[in-house]
Amino acid sequence: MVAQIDLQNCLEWAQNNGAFIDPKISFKITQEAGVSAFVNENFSPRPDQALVRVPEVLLITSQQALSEFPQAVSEKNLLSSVTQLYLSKLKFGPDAVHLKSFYKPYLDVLPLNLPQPYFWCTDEVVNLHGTDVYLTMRDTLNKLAEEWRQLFQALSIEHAAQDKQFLSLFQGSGKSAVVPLEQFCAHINLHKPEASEWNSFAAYLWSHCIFNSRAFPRIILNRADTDSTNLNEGFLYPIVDFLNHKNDVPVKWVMNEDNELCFMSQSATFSAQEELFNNYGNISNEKCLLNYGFWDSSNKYDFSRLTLKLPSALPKSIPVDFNKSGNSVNDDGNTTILQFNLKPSEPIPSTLLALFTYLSKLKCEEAPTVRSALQGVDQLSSVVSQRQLFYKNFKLKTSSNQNLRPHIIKLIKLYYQDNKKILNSTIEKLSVLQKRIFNANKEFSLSFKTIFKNEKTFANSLLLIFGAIKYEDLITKDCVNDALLLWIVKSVNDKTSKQDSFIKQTFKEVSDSIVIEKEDVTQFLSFYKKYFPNLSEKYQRSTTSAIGG
Ligand SMILES: C[S@@+](CC[C@H](N)C(=O)[O-])C[C@H]1O[C@@H](n2cnc3c(N)ncnc32)[C@H](O)[C@@H]1O
Repeated sequence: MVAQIDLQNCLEWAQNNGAFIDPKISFKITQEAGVSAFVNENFSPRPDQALVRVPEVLLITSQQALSEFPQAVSEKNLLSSVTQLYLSKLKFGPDAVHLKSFYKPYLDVLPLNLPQPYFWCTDEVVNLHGTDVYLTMRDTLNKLAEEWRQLFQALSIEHAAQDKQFLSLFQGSGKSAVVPLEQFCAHINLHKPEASEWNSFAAYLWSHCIFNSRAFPRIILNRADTDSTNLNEGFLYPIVDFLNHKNDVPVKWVMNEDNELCFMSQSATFSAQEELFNNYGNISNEKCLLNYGFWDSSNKYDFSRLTLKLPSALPKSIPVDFNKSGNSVNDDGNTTILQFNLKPSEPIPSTLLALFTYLSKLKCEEAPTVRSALQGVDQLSSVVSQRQLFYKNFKLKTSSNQNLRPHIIKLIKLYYQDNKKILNSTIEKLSVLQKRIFNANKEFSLSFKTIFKNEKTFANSLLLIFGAIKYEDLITKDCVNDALLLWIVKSVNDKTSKQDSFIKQTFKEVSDSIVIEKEDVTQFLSFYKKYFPNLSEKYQRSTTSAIGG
């Protein structure tokens, strides 16, 4: 935790160098969020009233970084990484750099122990195994290590001695190999940034996370040389970066004619002791956790990610443009990976539903039908339920030799709980949708429950096979689909019945339009072995006893 005295020194340093902080604002250190800003008294700021003004000289930008690393001047694409490296050098460089730095009072307030999961201990990270956060962390660290390696090569800087073995993980394994997250954790656990040299990976990761959690985009500096290649390049904005985040809070950052970067709140009023927030962008909890190390269960921008891996390229005929509709698509020609964000406000994305309806279409169906829509909803519900089960069955893994920190346990539990909640609401909405489609097409539908009620002989046979006395028993015993398949087989083979002509007709249409592959046989072999031929004997017996009875 940052010391109060360091915070005070930093505020004085900023003010002594021309910064303005409205006297109605105080900065305090809180247990939950570190340095935070509060409004001292009831207050209604004007929308154009700058509550904080910071002269350009206090900002840490790529311009300062280039004066330290002039060899990077021609490497425009490296400027973000060079600025991060510059911060590592300011914070962890030899005393000659750190103590003499103009920015020292500010650097002393930048927290050393960061809450982002990149700095969790291995036993804590293990609890994220199988989640999207785990994969994102692994990919981010692999990318970052590669960026760090290339940057040092381009600037002809030597890596810290502590990273010798760590570097061999990348150099030996070839470019495409992915280094597992556990290897990164082991390295970062062993080499904490505060005990590392400025040119170490740990120091670079710390700097990267500082930029990720508190940098502002260059575009707000209004510089003439900002173009599409550097408009998102980050810079540090002391004092205003002490403000914590809240979604939907209206704020403005404006460069004035005196080259002061101004922070303006657009909120109409504040009560005494109310926290003064910044808005880092309306962000999901996944981003809050990865970039900032906190979680907000009331976050209305939260979502749970559903990742689907399709074993082939998407058919051209699919009526949804996934690229256009904002779902990320990764297509290597053989498999397609699609990601959908399930939000509390939109638990069933329309593109996801369209995909499942399309994929449930039979070859004999030219366009999606009520049947394919119902099957799509059913399949989607089972995919989401599987994922929901993953979150629901989560049990905290602890190891005897390392204590998990209580605030990290809290974050991990919230992650699982809130993902489970969102998926629950998707499953509930799918069930409502299924009923709605069914009810809208009632006159064309035949419910299996009705069949069960009307066909006594068939129902009796289900008692023998599954021990199901009533229809609901089929649901609790999870054998509705098997029972339905058996009824279709029975109906198609029943020479006496004329009633089921629709089933027979559809069966013929489907069987005429498909080629049965080896995989289809394998898929149903266990079903067949389980119920045939002794089933026909049971059915015969139950028919006889039904007649006899
Ligand atoms: C830009 S800094 C804000 C100043 C920070 N509190 C400090 O101590 O320097 C961003 C960091 O503040 C904390 N933070 C910001 N908003 C938060 C919130 N709503 N709840 C909890 N922590 C928050 C997180 O640690 C985050 O990484």
